[in-house]
Amino acid sequence: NFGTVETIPEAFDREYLSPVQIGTPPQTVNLNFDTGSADLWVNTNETPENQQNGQVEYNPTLSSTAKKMEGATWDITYGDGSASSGIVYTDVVSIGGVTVQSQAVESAQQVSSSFQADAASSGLLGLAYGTINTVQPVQQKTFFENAMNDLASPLFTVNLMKQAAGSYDFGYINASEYTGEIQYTPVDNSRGFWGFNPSGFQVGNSSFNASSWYAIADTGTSLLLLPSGMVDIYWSAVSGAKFDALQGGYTFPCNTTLPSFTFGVEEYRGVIPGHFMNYAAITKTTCFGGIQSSDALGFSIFGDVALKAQFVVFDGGDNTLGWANK
Ligand SMILES: Cc1nn(C)c(C)c1CC(=O)Nc1ccccn1
Repeated sequence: NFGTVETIPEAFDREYLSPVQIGTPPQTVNLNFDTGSADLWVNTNETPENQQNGQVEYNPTLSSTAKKMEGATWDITYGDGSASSGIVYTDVVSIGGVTVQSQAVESAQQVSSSFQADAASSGLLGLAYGTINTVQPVQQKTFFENAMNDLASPLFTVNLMKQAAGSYDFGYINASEYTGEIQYTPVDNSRGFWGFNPSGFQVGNSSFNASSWYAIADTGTSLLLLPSGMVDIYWSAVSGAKFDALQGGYTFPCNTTLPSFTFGVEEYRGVIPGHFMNYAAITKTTCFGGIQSSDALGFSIFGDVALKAQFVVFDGGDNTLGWANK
């Protein structure tokens, strides 16, 4: 069993949305696949109207296979302060032809402002480890964990693109989606994330700085968040770049040519083109950087700015991450 689903970028590649079928007959909602969390939650008929902005809903009362998980609740707060909570159903969930017969589908009875404003996204589909799923009293598995044993290979791959359609593949590796060899590295899943140890970094064509630290591969985070020492070195190479406390990060003159950023994974070198580090224009002339500090988080996050330059294998069989350029 295997399948593939497209993933479409929103503005600035802020997030990527993929169609998911829930229930019988199938109801299609576009969800933000998030390798940094483990809850599958969705706007439903139970989400207050004043907390929505036109989002497509899943309505369990219209699904013959929906079952309420009696007494179950969920409540999640993300690192950026956004939050949601509610009750739980199980239902049939299909992604790209891969079907889980009884998947915990978390119905949002409360969503915070950033989710209310995001009209295109009906919710999140967590792809981190189920050890950080928030359902109580009985913690639930992710779609991938439920599907894994039926997949040809116990893995999914992520191929995000800059302002173009990419894909999530389940159960197989499509050799046409990357170049060179895939570099596998062990995952530290002790905190429920797809954690790994980068081996260093390089700005443009300057020398490689060997360094080992902890980072997570997180499709649900837009930026590349790294230790401030590295971030300062990167932006010191960009004329006119400055840390702007009001904007909460480094900004730079939009017409500047940006150097590439290369990260190491063991001997592998992942290359992020310079223009990927222009996240968004703040004014006509001032742009916000795609590389920012992770110092306030306590760990680094390889978010979409980095992932959209790579083909990444999330292997739940041997708990490894595979990295390749494309
Ligand atoms: C951990 C963290 N701290 N800070 C400042 C950020 C941005 C994060 C990552 C984060 O919040 N990701 C996220 C947000 C909403 C939905 C899914 N993922």
